[in-house]
Amino acid sequence: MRHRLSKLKWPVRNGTTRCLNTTPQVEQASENGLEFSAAKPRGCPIQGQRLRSTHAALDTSVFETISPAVKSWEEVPGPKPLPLLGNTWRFAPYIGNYSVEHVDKVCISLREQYGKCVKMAGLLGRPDMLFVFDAGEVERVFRGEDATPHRPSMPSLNYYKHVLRKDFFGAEENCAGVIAVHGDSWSAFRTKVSRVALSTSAAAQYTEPVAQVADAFVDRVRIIRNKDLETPADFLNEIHKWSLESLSLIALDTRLGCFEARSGSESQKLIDAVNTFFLCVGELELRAPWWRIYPTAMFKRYVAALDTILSVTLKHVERALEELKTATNKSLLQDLVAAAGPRVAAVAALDMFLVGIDTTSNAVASTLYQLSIRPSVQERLHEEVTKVLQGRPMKPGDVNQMPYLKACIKEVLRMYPVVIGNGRQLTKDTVICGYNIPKGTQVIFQHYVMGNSEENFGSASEFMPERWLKRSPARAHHAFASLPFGFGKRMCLGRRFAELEIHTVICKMVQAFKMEYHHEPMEYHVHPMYTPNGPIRLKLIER
Ligand code: HEM
Repeated sequence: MRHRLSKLKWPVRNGTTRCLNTTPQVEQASENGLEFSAAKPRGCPIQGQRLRSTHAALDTSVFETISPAVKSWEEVPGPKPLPLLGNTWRFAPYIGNYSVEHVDKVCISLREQYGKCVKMAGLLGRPDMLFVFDAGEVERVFRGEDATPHRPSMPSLNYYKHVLRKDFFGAEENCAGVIAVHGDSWSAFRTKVSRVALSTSAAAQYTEPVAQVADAFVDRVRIIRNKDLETPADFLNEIHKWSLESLSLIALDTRLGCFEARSGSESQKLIDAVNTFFLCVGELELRAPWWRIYPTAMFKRYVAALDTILSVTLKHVERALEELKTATNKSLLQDLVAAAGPRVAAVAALDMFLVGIDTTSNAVASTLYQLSIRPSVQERLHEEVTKVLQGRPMKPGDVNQMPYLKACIKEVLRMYPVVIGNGRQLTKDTVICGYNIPKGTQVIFQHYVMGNSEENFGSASEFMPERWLKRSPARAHHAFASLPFGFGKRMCLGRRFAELEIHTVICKMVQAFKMEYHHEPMEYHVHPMYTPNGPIRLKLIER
């Protein structure tokens, strides 16, 4: 594959700017807005600043010296690996007892069977894993992160970027992006991008255009409803179109025209490619990695999907860059080009497309479904939205006047986090849950299980947005028990945009329709986002 962009000699900018002023630490503290003042973490007797400094001081070696009670890695409980087959067989079709699609249930049963940390050893072709179900320990590991934390994700994408398409991603130093990139290369890239992408003003400047895309989505939904006013079986695909349209506006300063997309069109190809990427990545990650030995059919589909995403993205980046020479309006792309150069802007856009479409669209699908089965929550939300907007278009800052809207999204992401767990590959030996966990282990923080556990949230199985409201009696929970966007130096880079998009489109849907659902309750599955399984047939009645 040849890309014009890969051949271009981008000007390398020295003094990579403003971004360098912000340490990731600062970014993380301000972005997460952790709620220690409101909530005393259970199982942890100290709070706030004291908690932070105490945990920061909890260096592994000190811990080991002062505590002879630290147990060995061998003692960590977990399912026993079989000779030769390890534990990989458990995820294999037909013979395995762990379903990739229902790994949520697998994790719940592992928690019940083995306790707060579970070893999953003997995974062929990949490091051992440790599943952590304890919010206090999650906090401690996150706060102890070093300067370049590894996220144990996507070796197949790593291979794509660093081996198969090395000509493009390796053409300039530290320009491989952030997804499946680690160490200094990740750090250099992330530093260049995060100040621009994570600032509140970066998202705020898109309030009006993102609202226009949401309006277009609402119009589209009106047309595609059937005679019973229900959304069609492929409604999720329509939400993907909205997500792609919104993200292309943000990342590329471009309206792709997704709502008019026909099968075979470029935007539909992009949507399909992102879907294929996500479907394959789950399988390639969890099942035996045969692709490392020979290109399996699934791996070929995966590479073809990535090639499509890359070439479509690059085409638009090139065009957008061309337009920038004469553009007068400010945009993220412009800011990134100015701060870090066009190649960084292009690779950042690509990474955003890889992880920013399905995450957001599945979160919206899930929220719409949850609201449809809860008329009283919907009514309260409608009241809030109507009171704030009073019939006028949305403007920056409006969502800050809508605490219940924000609370509803947090509650959906607590109970049904689209990313059910995320993790780190340990860069040093670390004591977790009283065990000495060796460097190189992949530690997976089980947000889905923790978010749904009574231990962390009172009446955990009840949908209660109130628990996220300030001064609510239901508010007490451990701040690390629900982290849908991750935490720390590697937290979600698109969080601000994701929240803007989700808040806006939910606001518009609630304003436009009374939403109902008249079918069998929907089960969730890991696909690989955690999402309702089956057609989302909502009845949308004009308000
Ligand atoms: C509901 C929507 C989304 C959710 C739940 C979500 C969740 C996450 C999570 C859990 C991580 C890993 C964080 C960690 O390891 O601590 C992540 C990383 C990331 N996300 Fe998101 N995300 C969403 C939307 C987006 C969007 C819209 C974009 C782009 C505009 C985006 C871009 C990224 C990037 C680039 C990373 C990798 C950051 C790094 O490794 O340095 N995400 N996201």
